[in-house]
Order: sequence, then C-alpha cells, then structure tokens
Amino acid sequence: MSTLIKNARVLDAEQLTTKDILIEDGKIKAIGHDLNQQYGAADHVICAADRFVTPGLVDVHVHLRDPGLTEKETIETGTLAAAHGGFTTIGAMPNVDPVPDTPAKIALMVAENAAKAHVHVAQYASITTNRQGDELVDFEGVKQAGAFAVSNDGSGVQTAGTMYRAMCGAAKAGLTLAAHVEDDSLTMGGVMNAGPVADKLGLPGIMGISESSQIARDVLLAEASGVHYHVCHVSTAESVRVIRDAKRAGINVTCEVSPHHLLLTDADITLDNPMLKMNPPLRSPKDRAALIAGLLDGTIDMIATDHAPHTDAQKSGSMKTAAFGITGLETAFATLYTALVKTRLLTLSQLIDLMSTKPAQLFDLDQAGRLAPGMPADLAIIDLDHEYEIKAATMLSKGHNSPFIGWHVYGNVLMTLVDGQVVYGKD
Ligand SMILES: NC(=O)N[C@@H](CC(=O)O)C(=O)O
Ligand SMILES: [Zn+2]
Ligand SMILES: [Zn+2]
Repeated sequence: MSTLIKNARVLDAEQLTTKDILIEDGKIKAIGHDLNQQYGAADHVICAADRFVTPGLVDVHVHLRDPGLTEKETIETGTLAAAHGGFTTIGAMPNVDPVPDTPAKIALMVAENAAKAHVHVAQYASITTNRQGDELVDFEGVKQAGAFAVSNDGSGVQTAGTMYRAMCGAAKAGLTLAAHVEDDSLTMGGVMNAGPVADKLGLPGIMGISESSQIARDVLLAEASGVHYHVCHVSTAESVRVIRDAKRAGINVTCEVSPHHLLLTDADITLDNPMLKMNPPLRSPKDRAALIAGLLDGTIDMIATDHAPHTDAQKSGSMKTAAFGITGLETAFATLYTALVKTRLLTLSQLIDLMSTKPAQLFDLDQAGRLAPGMPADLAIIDLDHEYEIKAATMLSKGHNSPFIGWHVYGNVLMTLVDGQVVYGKD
C-alpha cells in the first residue's frame, strides 16, 4: 500500500518548500519532486494543496483518564482529540485508577493502549505505590513491561530521601523521572496564583515557591543520582532561573511548559472562573515573560499540553471547589502558532522543534519527531492561512474545559496520519 501526498509545504533547513511525500507500508519512502517517475504511481493520492505538513506532534504530558475515570476521557476519545490536534505520539500520565505502579498493571495498560488508541501512546508508570508515600515502584520491572518514564503527576514527591532513592532507581533502570513539583507544606489550599489578583477576588493563593523550591531541591538530587530529571509544567520565573543554572552546571535536567502558561496570566482571571483553574496556576505577567525568555534561550526544552479533561459538573461553580486542569490537545498548535509564530516571537521551525522534534529526542521516542525516509509516516496537514473560531462542538475530547473556546486562531489541523493511516481527516 502506497500513498502520495502531493504539494506539501515542508520545513527544510527552517524554510518552507513544496515537495511530495511518498508513504509505503506505513513508512516514509521518499520526500522530493516527481516521485512517481522514480517509484511509479501510488495507490492513493492526498492533495495537500500547499498546506503545511509537519512531523506528527509529540506531547509528553496527557491525561487519558483510562482506566477508572472514563467519565472524563477514554483511550479512544483522548487519542482522537490528540489526532485532531495534530499529535501522533503522546505520553499518558499515571493518575488513573488503578495507578500503574506494578509491571503487571503497566503491561495491561500498554496492551489496552495498543488495542484502543488512535495515535502512539507512551505510558508513564508512577514513582511510588499509588502515587503517594515513600514505597518505590519496581523501576526495572515497569520498564521491562513497557513504561517509557516514571511520574507521580498530580502530586509532588514530598521528601528528599524518597526522591533521591527514586532518582537512583530510575537512573539504574534507564527511565526518565518526570516530576510534578509541588511542596504540599507550601500549597495551603490555594486555587490560583498568590498575589494581588487572588487578593482582589478573595481566592486563596498558591505561592510560586511551592514549585520552585522543590525544583531547587531536585536538581541537586538529580546531580547526585545521575538521573534524567524532567520538570513538568514549569510556571514561574524562579523555576526557569533554577533550571537555567542547573543546566549551566551540567546537570541532566529538562523541562516543559504548557501552552496556557505561555498564553495566559492571572491578570486574565477577572472573575471566579473554574475554566482558568489548573495546577500549577496561571502566574503573573512577569512569570509569563520569563517562560518566553526560557523558551528562546533553550532553558525550556519543549511544550507539553497537560491535557486534563474533566466533566462539565466538575468544572462548574466556584474556583474554590472546581477540579484543577484544562484540556489542551485540540487547541495547542493553533493557539501557539497564532500567538507566538504569527507575531514573530518564534519561527514555525522553532515551534515544531518544541512540539515534536525535541520531546521525541529527549524522551528517546526515536520513531517520532522527524519527517524523513525510513521513519513511520506520522504527520499532520495543517492550514496556516485561514482564521477559524475554536468551538466546543468540534472537540473530540470528552472534556470541554478549555479557556480557548471562542478564540480566533490560525493553524487548523486538516488531516493526521499515524503509520500512514488517516486517523483524523476532513475532506
Ligand atoms: N494540571 C492539572 O491541573 N490537573 C492534572 C494534574 C496535574 O497535571 O498535575 C489532572 O490530572 O487533572
Ligand atoms: Zn502536574
Ligand atoms: Zn498533568
């Protein structure tokens, strides 16, 4: 089976050029001109009509909610949402029920993902039993069973001793440790960023030091243990500074930032609105500026959505009681392309690096992140030229908890292919 994508605009040495892409048996066979002369006619032709074709996007931070929380999302709906957003590989976080904290549970989840997912799913195991306390997971065992990394996302690892032992174990097993950094003794029941906006709204605040102080602890533990330490969803200027300094010291640390922390701040919270409640919270404009500076100087390695679907009921009422988290898979590319690339803060090539090439490289997902002969045909065809409105009605995720609904953006994903098969497509 062969497919020819005609007239694709692809990035080549940071410039967009028009080429054809030939796919054979799920892999990219060739990228170039007049491919039918060399390889003969393809079984199928997709006319890209000068639309942008990107290597499939890679998101290392997604909540699929399956098993156990399937009223919010399932493997099917979450990975359809990923395909709709142009993502072809996602990392699934372990805050599900039961928590994948044994080799047997990981093996089961890996099998379920393979049977039900529309895109490639890399599965996280937890760091500790049931994502809490101090008993470590069998890292060698979960790696053998198919876990690609470990994380307690949703909660921080509270004690240095447990984190250090976890890092030593993960390093020995060759697993990246991805940390949700949050010191519970500094969180104090907050629901949004601590500061003048929270004070004005009368809402309890979450201090930035609950995040940054744990990163400061962890980079030193990472240095001592030799683990690849990855920081999830950095949100403050101090976090960026600590990570920048750690990188300069040669420590093996990487980090991600979410689209919402790049696009919004607590100044956008003008009333008690659960759609703007997530963990970590939207920070100050000064923090947002530091995140963008961190992206530009390479301190921040990648963008990850932290797609966190919840039911309408769980996201209604007051920020004091609503669930933390917003969806992201179906809005990430378009919102970032519109706000950062069209305004020339980033080039398109830099955005694709941050959303595909670098997450694939840094998480050893060596079958993702590049459009090149021999690679799996994982790609998305995107219309960069026509403005559209983000609407809840077009979302394939079960969760409609997005603050970006109603935004007018560019960068509509028209079609997504995984292993050469169309997993999302509009005519
Ligand atoms: N980000 C969130 O606000 N919520 C996430 C958990 C997490 O990423 O920490 C969730 O699972 O809902
Ligand atoms: Zn988290
Ligand atoms: Zn998360």
